[in-house]
Amino acid sequence: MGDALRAALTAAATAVASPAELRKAAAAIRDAIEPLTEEVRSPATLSPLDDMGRGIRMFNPVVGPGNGFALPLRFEPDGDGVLARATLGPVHEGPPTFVHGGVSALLMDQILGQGAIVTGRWGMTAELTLRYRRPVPLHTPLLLTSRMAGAAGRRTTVTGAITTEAEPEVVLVEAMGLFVSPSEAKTASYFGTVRTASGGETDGRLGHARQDVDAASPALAPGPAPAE
Ligand SMILES: CCCCCCCCCCCCCCCC(=O)SCCNC(=O)CCNC(=O)[C@H](O)C(C)(C)COP(=O)(O)OP(=O)(O)OC[C@H]1O[C@@H](n2cnc3c(N)ncnc32)[C@H](O)[C@@H]1OP(=O)(O)O
Repeated sequence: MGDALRAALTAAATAVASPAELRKAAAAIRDAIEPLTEEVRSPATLSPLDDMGRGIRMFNPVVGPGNGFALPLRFEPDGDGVLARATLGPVHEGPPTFVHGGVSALLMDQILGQGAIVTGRWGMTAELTLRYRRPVPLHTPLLLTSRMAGAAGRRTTVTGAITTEAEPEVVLVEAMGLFVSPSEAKTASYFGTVRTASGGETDGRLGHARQDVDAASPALAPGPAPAE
């Protein structure tokens, strides 16, 4: 389904078609999704395809295979950090032929967070700083990298970059993220009502979740909660 959605978004952004052809395609899409809207999960219920413990979020907009906007990004170990390879297309366009700056920020937020997770730490984004040094080209194999730069208490600082695969020494975007592991009280207030698809409680503290980061796994596998 995610692949079909990605194909639909790309087709919509690139098709040279008459209004009649577009209306026909739109009607077919509406007909196809209509049965899927009859019974839907509540916002605080995880998808049955999600597995927080293994870091699988099927509809995450960066790493979720089921999300039509997601590439989806896949992470690989890179020394003590993480890297991802990506080639962006017309649905990610900002200035003609270049990546939208907000899309670069979205991707870096996720990979910087993953750079914390692979060290056994995790947190919510408290700060995200990007320096756009050169435009990021579409249709070009890119490298996204991240590595933990510092940790103190519940705070983890991670730095990263976007380059092309062809010229990894030329930094297009520099990024820095501060990830703060929420206090127990905040975790309970934010996520206390979240339930698994079968109605079970999730491990809101995430402290027991398994760190599971390899080429096959998506993101968000939280490591043990850092000490106060
Ligand atoms: C189902 C079960 C659960 C699921 C679990 C979800 C898992 C995770 C999924 C990840 C998904 C990834 C996807 C991308 C990552 C997002 O998209 S996360 C979403 C975007 N980010 C947010 O919404 C965060 C909003 N901010 C907040 O809620 C709160 O400010 C925070 C970040 C949780 C911190 O709150 P807190 O726990 O009360 O922390 P607090 O005691 O205020 O501060 C702790 C320390 O951090 C420092 N700090 C806090 N905020 C800042 C800041 N903005 N700047 C500088 N320092 C700061 C404080 O100064 C303090 O330092 P020390 O005094 O210890 O030296």
